[in-house]
Amino acid sequence: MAKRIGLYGGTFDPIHLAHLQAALEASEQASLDEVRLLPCANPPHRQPPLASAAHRLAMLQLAVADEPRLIADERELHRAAPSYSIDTIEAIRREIGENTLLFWLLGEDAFYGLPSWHRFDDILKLCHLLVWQRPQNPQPMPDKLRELLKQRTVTDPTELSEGRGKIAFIQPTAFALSATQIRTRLFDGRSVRYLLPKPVLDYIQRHELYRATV
Ligand SMILES: Nc1ncnc2c1ncn2[C@@H]1O[C@H](COP(=O)(O)OP(=O)(O)OP(=O)(O)O)[C@@H](O)[C@H]1O
Ligand SMILES: O=C(O)c1ccc[n+]([C@@H]2O[C@H](COP(=O)([O-])O)[C@@H](O)[C@H]2O)c1
Repeated sequence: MAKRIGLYGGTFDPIHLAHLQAALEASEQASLDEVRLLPCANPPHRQPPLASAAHRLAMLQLAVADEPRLIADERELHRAAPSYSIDTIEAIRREIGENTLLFWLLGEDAFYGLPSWHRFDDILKLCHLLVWQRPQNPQPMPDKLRELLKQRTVTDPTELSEGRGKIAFIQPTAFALSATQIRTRLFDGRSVRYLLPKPVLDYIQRHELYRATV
């Protein structure tokens, strides 16, 4: 049977429990062998992250250290250019060959922005998409995606055993939680103890990240 790899890109500033649980449940719901989490260096679509690439990677590595199904992949941090996902997916496809199944994982908020991604059509020629609802996503679905979903949606991602360009929706446990919320709480001196893995929180405190500068 072909190997099945999930790719999960994010700013991860910082990585939190909703990211990790979604990755794990995606791996269960789509029978993935592994999920590679890819922190981006220069997000093409938003303000630069607050924490450095080195800190975000270190936090991610701590977060996945005892979970063999989740792997930190630092490749985007070594590219100076904008972190276009297509560049990452092409590079990984070159490494793994044609037979391994690739799934790009993303929450609904990120999915709604997909039509504006760099070479978005090419992404669908290289991998399938696994999308999940994100609590409190206020945006409407773009028309272009409605059309795409009509042609490409499959209900059960485990039935995808070949090909590319299909889109499946999965239902990981919902957490109304964001990295923005965590950064804000930290700036305000409030607790985030149960929103992050403990080693990540210890790292944030040790390195005095996300503190208000006076
Ligand atoms: N609470 C959540 N539940 C489900 N998916 C999430 C959640 N938070 C983030 N994601 C997904 O994780 C991916 C990376 O998100 P990102 O690193 O921007 O996290 P974030 O918490 O949204 O951060 P920020 O608040 O800085 O925008 C996206 O696909 C996003 O949809
Ligand atoms: O390739 C693009 O044009 C592109 C545009 C927007 C977002 N992305 C990727 O989508 C992932 C989730 O982004 P974000 O903002 O939710 O952290 C992250 O890996 C980004 O690099 C990629």
